[in-house]
Amino acid sequence: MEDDFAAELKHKLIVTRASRDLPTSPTAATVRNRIPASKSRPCVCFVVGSHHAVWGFRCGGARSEMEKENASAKEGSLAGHESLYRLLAKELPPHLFQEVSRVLYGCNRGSVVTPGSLGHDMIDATKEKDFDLQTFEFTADPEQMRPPRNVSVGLIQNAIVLPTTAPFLEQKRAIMDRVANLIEVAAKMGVNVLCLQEAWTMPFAFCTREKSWCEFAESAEAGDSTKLLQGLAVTHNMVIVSPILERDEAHGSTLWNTAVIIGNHGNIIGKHRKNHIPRVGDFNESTYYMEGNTGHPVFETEFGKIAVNICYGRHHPMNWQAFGMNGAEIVFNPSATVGALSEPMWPIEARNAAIANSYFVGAINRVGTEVFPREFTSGDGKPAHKDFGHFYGSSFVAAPDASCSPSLSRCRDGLLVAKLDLNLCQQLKDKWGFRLTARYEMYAEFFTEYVKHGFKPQVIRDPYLDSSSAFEK
Ligand SMILES: NC(=O)NCCC(=O)O
Repeated sequence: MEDDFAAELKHKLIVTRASRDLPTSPTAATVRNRIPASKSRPCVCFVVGSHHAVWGFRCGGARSEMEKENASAKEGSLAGHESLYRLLAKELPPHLFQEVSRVLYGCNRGSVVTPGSLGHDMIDATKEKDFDLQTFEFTADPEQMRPPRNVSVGLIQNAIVLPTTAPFLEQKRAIMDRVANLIEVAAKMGVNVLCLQEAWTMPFAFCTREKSWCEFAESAEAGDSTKLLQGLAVTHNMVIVSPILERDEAHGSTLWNTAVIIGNHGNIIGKHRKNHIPRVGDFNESTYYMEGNTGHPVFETEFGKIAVNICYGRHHPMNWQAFGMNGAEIVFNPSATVGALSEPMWPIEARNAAIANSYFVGAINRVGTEVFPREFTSGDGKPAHKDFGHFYGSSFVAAPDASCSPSLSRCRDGLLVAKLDLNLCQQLKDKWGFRLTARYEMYAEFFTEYVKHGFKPQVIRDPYLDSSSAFEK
């Protein structure tokens, strides 16, 4: 039975949804959108589906509802909360929260994956360095013939540190210092394999189409960022995935969007170049670099078989699938994406890939609003503007058994540490048999036909559609 209050909520929801789009922060003037946890403002909220859009009402305090919504949009928070999970945890009674999180986040061996507790030293570090730190554990069934294959994975999301108007070298150094700091924390947390966000050494300036930003490009083998991470990788016995803007000196100084895989001995295991380049909204990346030419490599490391599906590649199921077919156990998805464009897709795509391909996915998104000196347009009829909108962070880990972690903050830098038992991958393959039932030959035949010039779609037309009396019967 629906009571009056629920009916009122529904009514408000419908009215509110009809009247506006997802919140963005087009005029945010700062590059770091941080709200100290102490400033979260409790309020009663209604959550819309799984797409994380939340409209607040019935809040206490003096600010009007519209003011609060605007403030939240600027901070990047969800009605004052750092993530959907925290909003639900705070606002729902415990028994409802339990049920909702079971359905939203799934179960790993019977339990919802919940954040682990942190030691005092780590809590102090998060306060001192102002970042979100969350830990999770995904277990597998004990096996008789193999020991568990535990590995600790780290995901780092971060805002740029200096304004985009600062000298380039200073911008890059400031980001590198910040990330090196977070890597030190990851090392203390025992991380074995770490992945950074897409083009982590620079602002995501590809919206502008201006070529001066190409100065941030580096050699994958000998650039500043690779050298820094090689040192950290040896010191901390850590494999590090470093997504950068690559300059390929050997091939006419061309640019690529590349992930460099640095081994735990400081060696470069290899690199992978982004397979699918977006041509959507302000993502004008095709002005700078072409589709990658490295295929779907899986890198076999001391801590498991890993691969990298860079950002927009997550919209391409076959991209995910090819990494799986090459044997990946963990696929990272370093990204740079904004709320108004992709937030409804974010919690679904990486999770679906983990399920369909029986591997773990670590999805990472940058955070904050990056404002550029000059206006740009992107042929979408919108007025010229100086920023992409809000990069909504929300990095998370998805498991092959359809469970997933709650996400990191929507508005602050963060480090997510997840302990994974990689045995879960094979256990899920055996349980669901997606590889067994995949019918690869059938699809191979279909795609072979599809790419031919003479391809005709297999459509069987209802003959009634060609009869003039079709709609009279
Ligand atoms: N960096 C990137 O490929 N972004 C495209 C937008 C999206 O895929 O959400």
